[in-house]
Amino acid sequence: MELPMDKASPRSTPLSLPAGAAPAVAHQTPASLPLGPPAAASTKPLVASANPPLLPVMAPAAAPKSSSGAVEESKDAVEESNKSNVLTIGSIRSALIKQEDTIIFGLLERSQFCYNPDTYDPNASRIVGFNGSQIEFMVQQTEKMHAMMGRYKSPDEHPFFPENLLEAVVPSVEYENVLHPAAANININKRIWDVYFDDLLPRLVMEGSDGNCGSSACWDMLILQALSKRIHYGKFVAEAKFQGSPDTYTPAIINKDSDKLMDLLTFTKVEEDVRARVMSKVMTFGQVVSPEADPAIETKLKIEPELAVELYDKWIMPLTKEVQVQYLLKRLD
Ligand SMILES: O=C(O)C(=O)C[C@]1(C(=O)O)C=C[C@@H](O)C=C1
Repeated sequence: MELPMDKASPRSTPLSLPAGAAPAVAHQTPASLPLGPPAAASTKPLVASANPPLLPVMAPAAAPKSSSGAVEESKDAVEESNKSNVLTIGSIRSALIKQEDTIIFGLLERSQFCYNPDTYDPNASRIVGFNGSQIEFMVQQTEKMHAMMGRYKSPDEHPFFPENLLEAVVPSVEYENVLHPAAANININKRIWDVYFDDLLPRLVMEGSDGNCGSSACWDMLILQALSKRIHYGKFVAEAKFQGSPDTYTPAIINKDSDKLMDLLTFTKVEEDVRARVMSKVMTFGQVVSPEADPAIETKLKIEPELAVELYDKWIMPLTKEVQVQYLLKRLD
């Protein structure tokens, strides 16, 4: 996407994929603008009823095979018990898998452009009547408009600038929220914002300016929204785990034992699968396809797969777990 105010062409400096590395995942088109619940949701996401909620109801993902220990047994119990619930851990994991595509496509798109520091410099924005950077302006104004369309009434949506929202102008949708009411106060978007701009973005793009500040801000915003949605899905993951095995989680919740909760909700094998799948998706979606290229020799990649894997490993999964802990600590209030 190039905006009218943007100037230069996007860069094309692909990275290489080892010869013979086989694409493992079918291409899927990312959601354009993650406004409101995903396709399956219709107007009533997240309902604990016979109607399918936002989270498509599917067979749970393969359970991690635990060899020993009460903690591992209780994790198996969560997954077994969840098979009979609408809010299943398997259906939530399926939603997380789809969201990977949106995040990865966003990274691929943003990587076309240079860093473009003016996008983030409040002194460079020169927007009349606004004291802030271009990215702040874009996210704040977009959120205002999306709030008018009711976006942040949905329990799976979280604004970055909650203090600036406008009232909804569309008829309100009744969400049969499966979450504990305390979920409404959990919003870690400030952390997500900092991680994205401090740690991820400088490593994703080339230094310097290419004039495409508007496009850079657009993709930044889409990635931020996708990251926020994915990470705050931790609330639903935690609820499904709690519903699947309340006796397992209750003592740690009562004792406010965050470390124990973190231990209980961590599934090492699932995390390994996430890493492997993200690697595979970047190697598939990120290929530069050109008629001249000989696939037997090398395939070009738009971003380093390891960077996306690291994003998941260091930030997305830990922050999703952090949301889960915050939610569970309040689950019995
Ligand atoms: O699938 C789960 O059980 C989750 O809690 C989600 C998630 C993730 O962020 O992908 C986080 C923690 C688990 O250790 C595994 C995966």
